[in-house]
Amino acid sequence: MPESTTAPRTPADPAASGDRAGGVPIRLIEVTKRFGASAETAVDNLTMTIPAGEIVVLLGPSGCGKTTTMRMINRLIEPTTGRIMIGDSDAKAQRPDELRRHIGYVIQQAGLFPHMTVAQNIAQVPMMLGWAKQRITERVDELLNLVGLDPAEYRTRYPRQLSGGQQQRVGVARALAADPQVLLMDEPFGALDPITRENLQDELLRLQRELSKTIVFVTHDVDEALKLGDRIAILDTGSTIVQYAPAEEILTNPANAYVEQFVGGESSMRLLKLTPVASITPENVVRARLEDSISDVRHRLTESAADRAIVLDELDRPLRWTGPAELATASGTIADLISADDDRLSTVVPADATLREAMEALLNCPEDIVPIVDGSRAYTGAVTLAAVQHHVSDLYERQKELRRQRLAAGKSPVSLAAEPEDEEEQAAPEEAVGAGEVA
Ligand SMILES: Nc1ncnc2c1ncn2[C@@H]1O[C@H](COP(=O)(O)OP(=O)(O)OP(=O)(O)O)[C@@H](O)[C@H]1O
Repeated sequence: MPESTTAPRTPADPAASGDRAGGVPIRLIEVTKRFGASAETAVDNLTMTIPAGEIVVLLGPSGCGKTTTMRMINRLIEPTTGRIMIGDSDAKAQRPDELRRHIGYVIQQAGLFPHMTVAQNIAQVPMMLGWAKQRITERVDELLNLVGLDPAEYRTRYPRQLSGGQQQRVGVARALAADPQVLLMDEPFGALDPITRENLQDELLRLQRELSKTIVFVTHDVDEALKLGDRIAILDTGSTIVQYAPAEEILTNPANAYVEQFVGGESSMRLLKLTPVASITPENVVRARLEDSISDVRHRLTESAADRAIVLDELDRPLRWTGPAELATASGTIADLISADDDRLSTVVPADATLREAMEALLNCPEDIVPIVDGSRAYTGAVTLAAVQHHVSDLYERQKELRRQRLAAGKSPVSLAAEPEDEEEQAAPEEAVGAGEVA
């Protein structure tokens, strides 16, 4: 039976992001970075908005400028020209070290200080901010709990006494120490094995549901990008945005062959991985109990034009399917046909599963329908192969329609900016800010 540990992400709903309060928007306005006297631009006139409280993933080939873009936000690298706004403030308005105390930064292999304990590592920024000792101690323990490490066991350990995944958790705790509104994560899980990586991705999504930070996340891994990103910016050389859209759009309406190449040839399967089984239209199924009379179930099947009934036990757990053919000549109650001691349906799908997991279950069961169950294994609905197919084709149709509408309005057929209504404004020339120091 497929099991899922975390609820999948629903493809981002731009309207929903307004409800999130945790972070502030970040705007990069005509930002260019040229290193030293190089004629090449590492980042070439990039304009983009990272909406408050969202995870935006920068995805692109090696050397396209992802890290440079990210490091200009916390001024580890100074833009050559252009402006970066964090909330209402120009990043230039603050001293870089001051700015960085309010922007969490997580890098590959955590970057913890080896000679400091876990607690001392996490306490770095609060100490610089002059917090009282007691407050720091409490905050360290709170953060260790938040990232799933027992403070009593881990606070006094040194980084070398931690696994790679645990170091990364401490790295995240350290970045969150002073409760920054913005978190920059540069391939934070890149060096971890696939299982630890998936666990930490799930943890990050859980944390984000609680904290709603504005997160800029750099990765090479398309599955990671699709899973984590409320929006994904697909970048080409010079951080040129080729497409900037939720995963659903990237998969069903790729801007061009370049984006298709990134996503690979399994768009529909990837889409299934992102879509919760709960999001599809429930099958028309009659619920029957052992004590129900067969004539009543037959009547309800006819009334609702359903061709299937699921027989449930006293705790609403599925026993097996029945239908008009089996019930046609029978009389008495369902219990005369089916006993709670009979073999139960062995394949069910948890309600928090993805459509990908539902497909797996459907391909491995004798029926063409599988019950969906909650945490107590009580029946909540059912899914068929046809419904999955229908759902996926609806998603493609919806994107086709959006594309048609955008073209009709004279816009780009794919999303290029976070807030489409801002596209014109963002394209307008902004006053370029003078050259910064070369990092
Ligand atoms: N300090 C530097 N001095 C000179 N050139 C640099 C410097 N840092 C980066 N570059 C160049 O800028 C370009 C963008 O580099 P950047 O590290 O931002 O790319 P990236 O997309 O993050 O790559 P990767 O995925 O490999 O980490 C590259 O051509 C790189 O060689």
